Amino acid sequence: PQIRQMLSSGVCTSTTQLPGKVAVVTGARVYIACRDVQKGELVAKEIQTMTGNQEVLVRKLDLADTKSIRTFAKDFLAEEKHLHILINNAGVMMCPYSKTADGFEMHIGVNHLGHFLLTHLLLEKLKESAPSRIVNVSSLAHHLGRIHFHDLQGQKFYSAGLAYCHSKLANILFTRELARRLKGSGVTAYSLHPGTVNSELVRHSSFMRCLWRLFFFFIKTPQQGAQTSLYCALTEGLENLSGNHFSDCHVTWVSAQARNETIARRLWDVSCDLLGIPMD
Ligand SMILES: NC(=O)C1=CN([C@@H]2O[C@H](COP(=O)(O)OP(=O)(O)OC[C@H]3O[C@@H](n4cnc5c(N)ncnc54)[C@H](OP(=O)(O)O)[C@@H]3O)[C@@H](O)[C@H]2O)C=CC1
Ligand SMILES: CC1=C(/C=C/C(C)=C/C=C/C(C)=C/C=O)C(C)(C)CCC1
Repeated sequence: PQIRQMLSSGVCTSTTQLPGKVAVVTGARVYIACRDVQKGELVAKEIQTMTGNQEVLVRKLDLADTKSIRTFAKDFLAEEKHLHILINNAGVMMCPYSKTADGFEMHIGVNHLGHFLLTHLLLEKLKESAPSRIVNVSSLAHHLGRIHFHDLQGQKFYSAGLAYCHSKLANILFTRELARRLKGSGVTAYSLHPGTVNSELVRHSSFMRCLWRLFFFFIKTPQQGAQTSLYCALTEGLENLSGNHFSDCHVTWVSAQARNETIARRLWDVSCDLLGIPMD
């Protein structure tokens, strides 16, 4: 029980209420922005029943297709006056080499570039709605990541495990650069490791699926895994920690690569270039 408690710690104790506020969570809840609308509707019904909140909306968003991201953002911007919280949560891990609709390697394409474009398209709305927050779900796995600018799409060398780590490092570099650029705007950005969570993330690896089943008792439940995301999205007075990385509802350290400002700036420029976004 002690090991279990140690591995499952961190509880968001914020009592912040959100009347009249709008939040988008990719791959999860509230404006549920997901690629499988039927699955999303089932989750929305569950949340509505559990919370009594009928304002749980489901919208199609495939982060592996920039057209889908642009359509989601366009419709959202037409529909909503405000956006206070954007949680970039969706992710894929250890998929066999594959490409997004736009030809990006799947991990960097979905986990980093998809969220980069989504954030870019919603940024004006977030600024207009300030104070507002962007929460990027990264991972402890970023420690093994490197940004190989000469082979960002893994065409020369591909390891499914490392590709995931690289994309999670990109999440942190993106967060730090975003926080730097947004200073003074009222929009703040945070990255986090949710813990080791019992979820479908391990679907592409039979080894990881076995490990997850074997250690089922020790790993976090999805509810426990959501705590640090909630903490970053809701806790009052977190603004001066913009750009930081969190784990178990505390600021935690990141790798030397993740702290490298030159890499962060270059990744920003390369991402803009790949997505056809004007650089500023
Ligand atoms: N579980 C863990 O131990 C850890 C998880 N994380 C991070 O937590 C986040 C959440 O993952 P977790 O809940 O564990 O994993 P899951 O696989 O259970 O959830 C990931 C979600 O992302 C969605 N998704 C995947 N690809 C796309 C896409 N192209 N467009 C839109 N949505 C997509 C999935 O949709 P669908 O339901 O349709 O498949 C799913 O809802 C990820 O960013 C992951 O990297 C970090 C560290 C550890
Ligand atoms: C060694 C060990 C574990 C393995 C942890 C692993 C392998 C974590 C992987 C995390 C990943 C893949 C994060 C994704 O971003 C458990 C199961 C906690 C049980 C206790 C001992």
